[in-house]
Amino acid sequence: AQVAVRAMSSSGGPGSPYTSLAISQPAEFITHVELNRPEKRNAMNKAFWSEMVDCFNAIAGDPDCRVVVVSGAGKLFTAGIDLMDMASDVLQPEGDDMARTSWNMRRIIAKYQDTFSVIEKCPKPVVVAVHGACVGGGVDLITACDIRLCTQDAWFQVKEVDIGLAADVGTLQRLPKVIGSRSLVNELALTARKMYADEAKSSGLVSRVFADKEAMLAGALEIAGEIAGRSPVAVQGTKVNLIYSRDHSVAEGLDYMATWNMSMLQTADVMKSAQASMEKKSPKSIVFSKL
Ligand SMILES: CC/C=C\C=C\CC(=O)SCCNC(=O)CCNC(=O)[C@H](O)C(C)(C)COP(=O)(O)OP(=O)(O)OC[C@H]1O[C@@H](n2cnc3c(N)ncnc32)[C@H](O)[C@@H]1OP(=O)(O)O
Repeated sequence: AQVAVRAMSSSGGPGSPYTSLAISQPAEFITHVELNRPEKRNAMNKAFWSEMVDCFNAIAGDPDCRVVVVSGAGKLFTAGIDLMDMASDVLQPEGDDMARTSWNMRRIIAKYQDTFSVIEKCPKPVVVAVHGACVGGGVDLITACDIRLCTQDAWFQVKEVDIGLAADVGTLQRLPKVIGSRSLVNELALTARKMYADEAKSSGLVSRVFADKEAMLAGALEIAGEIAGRSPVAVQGTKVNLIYSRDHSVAEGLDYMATWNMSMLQTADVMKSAQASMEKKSPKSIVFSKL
């Protein structure tokens, strides 16, 4: 996995294993994943749905990556699922009868769900930076990320009802956990109305709004740098436990945490970090072993 991530540095061109993504390493321990079909508004084609899984599995196993930034190339973040590919892939499951066709359809949907669940399962935090439109599958994608940023011109649309389907790859499950207001989630999902940057901020969908894409990417890299400079044992344990706690009771979360830290506290990172803190040094001055 590590080799795959290294090999794909500065990809998007010849030698890259990906056709829909461009991967680079803008700073030490930071991986930048760019949705890279700008001429098609980064619509999520067949290649994208499987390349994201390969890419994030590689990142999960790469000790030289501690944090990921995701953004979109060109005019906007993403136009959602590629409507041209959708007809041939999602809408034509094979099978000799209804049971077998349905079974195959279920398998296809589960595969599409994996494309974004892999982001959540990756222990490295993922910062997503949205400019312009974030439509349909784009909302599914960003709700699986850990930190969401956008530009002032960004808009978000749970577009699925407009194309005749109930969103099935994460938005309906994750958006209610991201935004406090159930009523707002219902309104967005049932009407497909656009939500603009200011409302995205006030509702809690994004934590910061930037004037433009350049400022946003600089901001994303700054946040990523703060994360990358801290103990990977602490950071990855924090992500895993935050997600576990979101889906369990407080008692279950505390139990899981105790089991987690009974081993993870036995790390040199605690002593190194505590010492730096006593000496009023930044954790970023510490050299942590790779994880
Ligand atoms: C199992 C199911 C899993 C997932 C399901 C997900 C559901 C969804 O994602 S629903 C959302 C589907 N997306 C849409 O309905 C958006 C369609 N696109 C647009 O509305 C607009 O393109 C835009 C995003 C508002 C951007 O507009 P603009 O900047 O004016 O670009 P265009 O001129 O419209 O497009 C340029 C170029 O890109 C192609 N394109 C855009 N969106 C898609 C798309 N979703 N699928 C395929 N292709 C797309 C468009 O056709 C143009 O191509 P040309 O070859 O240049 O004509």
